[in-house]
Amino acid sequence: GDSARLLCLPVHPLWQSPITIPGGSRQSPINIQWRDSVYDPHLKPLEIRYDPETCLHMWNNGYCFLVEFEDSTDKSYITGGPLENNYRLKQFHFHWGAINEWGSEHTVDCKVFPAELHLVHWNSCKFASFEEAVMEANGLAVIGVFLKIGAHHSGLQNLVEVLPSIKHKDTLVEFDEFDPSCLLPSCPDYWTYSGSLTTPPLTESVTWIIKKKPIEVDEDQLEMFRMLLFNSFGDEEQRMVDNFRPLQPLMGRTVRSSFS
Ligand SMILES: COc1cccc(N2C=Cc3cc(S(N)(=O)=O)sc3S2(=O)=O)c1
Ligand SMILES: [Zn+2]
Repeated sequence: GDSARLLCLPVHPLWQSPITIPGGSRQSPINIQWRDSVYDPHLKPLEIRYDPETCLHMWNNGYCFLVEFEDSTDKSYITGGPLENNYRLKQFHFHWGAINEWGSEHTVDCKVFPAELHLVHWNSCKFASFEEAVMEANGLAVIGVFLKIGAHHSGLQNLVEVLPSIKHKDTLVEFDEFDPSCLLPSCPDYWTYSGSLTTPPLTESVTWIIKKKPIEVDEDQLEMFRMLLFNSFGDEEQRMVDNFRPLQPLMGRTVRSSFS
């Protein structure tokens, strides 16, 4: 907005708002410098329990496409890892680039991936609803998974083939019986740090859990992400690409690893 321009803060073309919030001390995404991460032997294995029946629908919100889950009970949740409580699955979505040279939000030793998956969960032990948890420290836990170009991903194909029906902003399609654990790498290793949402409201309420190993998807599958549009039906066509936030300063934070 104008205040950002007055403060000469860089304004990201996508949001017309500052890309770092004034006073933000734990913003995301960040570059994970492998050698600076600290192995924490007290970190437990992450426990992931997803029930495919909780899958509701897929929709285009004008920034990315997301799959939302029924979160009125603890049917799909994660626990363990760096988490003190159960965190219920609310939605997952992706960030990607116009070409395979960039697209991810987090980077590892400054390496950028073509895309990144985010599985968004909220602390159902401490908060009554997702909306409440979003605004509170330790309210959310987001698992980040890097995507790289390689073999065809059969689980992802179930999402890809539905994308044409949500080409435009604010279109929605029923989507059920999908188990998002098929999108997780088999390797249990992860990094974890305290950060924020990477799109407005940018609240500093996220425990990030970034998987060390990427998953492989093929060129055609990623190309299908790029056929989506930012705009509503009838408006000028704007391909949905480059929907990632620039890297944010570490501000003295420590990134812990679950592996040595
Ligand atoms: C204010 O309550 C609400 C209501 C509905 C959605 C949201 N969200 C906004 C941004 C946002 C960004 C995420 S990312 N890229 O860091 O994983 S996750 C997420 S969200 O919590 O779903 C917040
Ligand atoms: Zn995201």
